[in-house]
Amino acid sequence: MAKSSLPADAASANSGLPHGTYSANEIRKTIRGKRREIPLHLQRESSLKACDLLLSLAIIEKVKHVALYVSQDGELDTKPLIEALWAKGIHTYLPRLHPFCLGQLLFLHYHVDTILVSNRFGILEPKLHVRDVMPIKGIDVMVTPLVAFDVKGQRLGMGGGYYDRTLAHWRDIGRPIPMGYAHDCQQVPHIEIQPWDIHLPYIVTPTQVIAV
Ligand SMILES: Nc1nc2c(c(=O)[nH]1)N(C=O)[C@@H](CNc1ccc(C(=O)N[C@@H](CCC(=O)O)C(=O)O)cc1)CN2
Ligand SMILES: Nc1ncnc2c1ncn2[C@@H]1O[C@H](COP(=O)(O)OP(=O)(O)OP(=O)(O)O)[C@@H](O)[C@H]1O
Repeated sequence: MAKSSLPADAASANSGLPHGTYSANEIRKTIRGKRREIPLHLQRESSLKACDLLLSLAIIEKVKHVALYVSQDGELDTKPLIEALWAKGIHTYLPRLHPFCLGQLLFLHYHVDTILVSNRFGILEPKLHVRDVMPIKGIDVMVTPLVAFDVKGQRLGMGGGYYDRTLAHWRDIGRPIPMGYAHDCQQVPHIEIQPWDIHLPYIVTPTQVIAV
């Protein structure tokens, strides 16, 4: 199991995790707990601030197709962002677990008529319609959920490897550009990466944009 050490000087970075060395699963448990404790009014305020920050990025000016996710488990709420993208005429896409390929995601167009159903993790995902399927390379920006991140753009997810697989080859053609979207309390001083982990060139929180 990978260990992520937290240097003393940064020990109380936004996550507030005390100084120490933590396994990926320990970080997941702690940060998911913190995320869930965020009161509803702060969740709402944070989602609006992060939405504004993301939309202010220069790279968003030219995008036509953006993938997001349906928030759960205290994740930064994507709803205001989805509505703002729709208002700009930008197409949005949501992941669903692939019906045949274990560990893979399929991205489907998310529109006003989309029916959302719960998957086996209890996460809402679009009902499968072949006409809605979008190839990964057709997406300009992929807003990814995450459990923890660090200042270098390293990401720790839920542990399924779904986004690492989805984004494994994005640099070959330069799209979709991965963009982490998270609460500030999900920042930890250091995440020890594994060879398959995808680095995030952008992370947007309610108060900052990390671009590396
Ligand atoms: N909102 C959202 N959608 C997403 C993700 C995400 O992180 N957030 N994913 C990011 O990859 C994918 C789903 N990945 C997941 C990977 C592992 C677990 C998991 O272990 N969940 C349970 C325990 C298992 C169970 O109930 O059977 C848990 O909550 O502890 C959940 C989702 C696709 N959709
Ligand atoms: N590109 C890949 N090809 C094959 N297996 C992969 C790939 N990326 C990750 N995996 C496998 O997925 C498993 C989970 O990886 P990891 O713990 O990094 O997931 P995560 O990034 O936390 O999850 P997620 O992306 O779903 O939020 C690992 O055992 C890893 O071997």
